[in-house]
Amino acid sequence: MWCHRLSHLQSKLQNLLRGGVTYWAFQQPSFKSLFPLAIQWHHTASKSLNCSWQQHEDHFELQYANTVMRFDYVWLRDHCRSASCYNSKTHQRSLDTASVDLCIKPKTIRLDETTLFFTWPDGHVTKYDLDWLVRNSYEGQKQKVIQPRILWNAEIYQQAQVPSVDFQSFLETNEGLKNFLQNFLLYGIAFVENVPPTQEHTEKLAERISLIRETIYGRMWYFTSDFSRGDTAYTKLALDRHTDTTYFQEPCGIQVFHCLKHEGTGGRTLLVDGFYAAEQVLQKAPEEFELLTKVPLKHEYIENVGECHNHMIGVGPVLNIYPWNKELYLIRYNNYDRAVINTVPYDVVHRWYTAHRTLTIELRRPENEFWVKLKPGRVLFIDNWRVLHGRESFTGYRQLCGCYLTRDDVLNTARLLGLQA
Ligand SMILES: C[N+](C)(C)CCCC[C@H](N)C(=O)O
Ligand SMILES: O=C(O)CCC(=O)C(=O)O
Ligand SMILES: [Fe+2]
Repeated sequence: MWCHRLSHLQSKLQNLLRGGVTYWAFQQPSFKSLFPLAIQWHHTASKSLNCSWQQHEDHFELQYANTVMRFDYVWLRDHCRSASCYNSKTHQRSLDTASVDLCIKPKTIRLDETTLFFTWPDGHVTKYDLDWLVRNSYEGQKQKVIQPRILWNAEIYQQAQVPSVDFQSFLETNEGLKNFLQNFLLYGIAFVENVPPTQEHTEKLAERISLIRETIYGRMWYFTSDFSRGDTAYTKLALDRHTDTTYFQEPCGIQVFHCLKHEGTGGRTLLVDGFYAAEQVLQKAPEEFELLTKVPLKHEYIENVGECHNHMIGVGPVLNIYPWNKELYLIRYNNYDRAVINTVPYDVVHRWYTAHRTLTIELRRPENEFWVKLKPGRVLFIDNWRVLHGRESFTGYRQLCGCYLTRDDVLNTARLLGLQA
């Protein structure tokens, strides 16, 4: 690794020449005792800004806005927003990252009130806005949630009195759509009222916020208990809480349900906030929560009924978290569709069953169950990455229509309306 050593020497020389900082102690600990003050902090002219920085051998350290941040030099060069490195019209990088010397270090660093100036060995200057660095640093991101949410049980949800949005206002006003999406993002479920009870009007609603995700069930689907497909959903039987399409590599993001007709009894819909239940597991048994995020599982859909032949397999853990902040973003829970477990050895399997039991107990607590009777005119949107659904058995003729939505496009609409998503 002589390139590293060379650049190390170079930067030391450069720093010596301009009397600046060096991290002497990094590779030569003996210097530490000789020059205990060799590591210097640089402060801004205006102390009130409370900003200081230090140049280390392998990273740049910045203290600002009560945050200590550490930046890799290649990262800093890669994130240059100058006109030649970044096209601010397209918001795309022009710089070829592969052309950056992996041992790059700045020649000089200067700080004014709000901006850091790096001059690179080839003379190129990068300006970093201090607030931009805070927002975009790992340390800054680690403390933030990607998606603010209100976790709920039946009481919390009912007390919140979340208003439904009217069909007209949903379709015709940005305000109506925004209110709807805000509630949907916070709670993982939301209702639209006064929708004409047809498949076409349901489709119109769906298209207002997203692209419809076409699947093996079609684009818009329409189902009764006629067992036209090889799945329990197409019967009158009860369905325990679950998320759908666990057997897709990317389970469908959102599910839309509109009950067009029911002449009979039963058939209520059950909704359970999977993230609330998972949070209880995290509090009570953190190592079980962790196991549920680690063990990969297969889910499977095998169908051979009539003309329908399908074999779908999806792999993933029950709980999916972002590794940098441990935020939960997807629960994959469907005991009907879970495939043979053959991805982990027996002892891990046993611990997994224990963890799965703990989660199931939380999911099944009656106080976590929110029951609704879907009726014509009232369309339900469910975040299928968060909220589990189920249904009571029923009698009589029952017709449901709906669709799945692509999650990216729902979030896209939300962001365009100014929501955090
Ligand atoms: C919604 N729709 C009736 C079209 C499909 C139902 C899919 C049922 C499947 N067991 C799953 O949970 O994914
Ligand atoms: O019939 C219902 O209410 C829901 C059935 C179901 O779980 C589904 O279609 O995904
Ligand atoms: Fe389902």
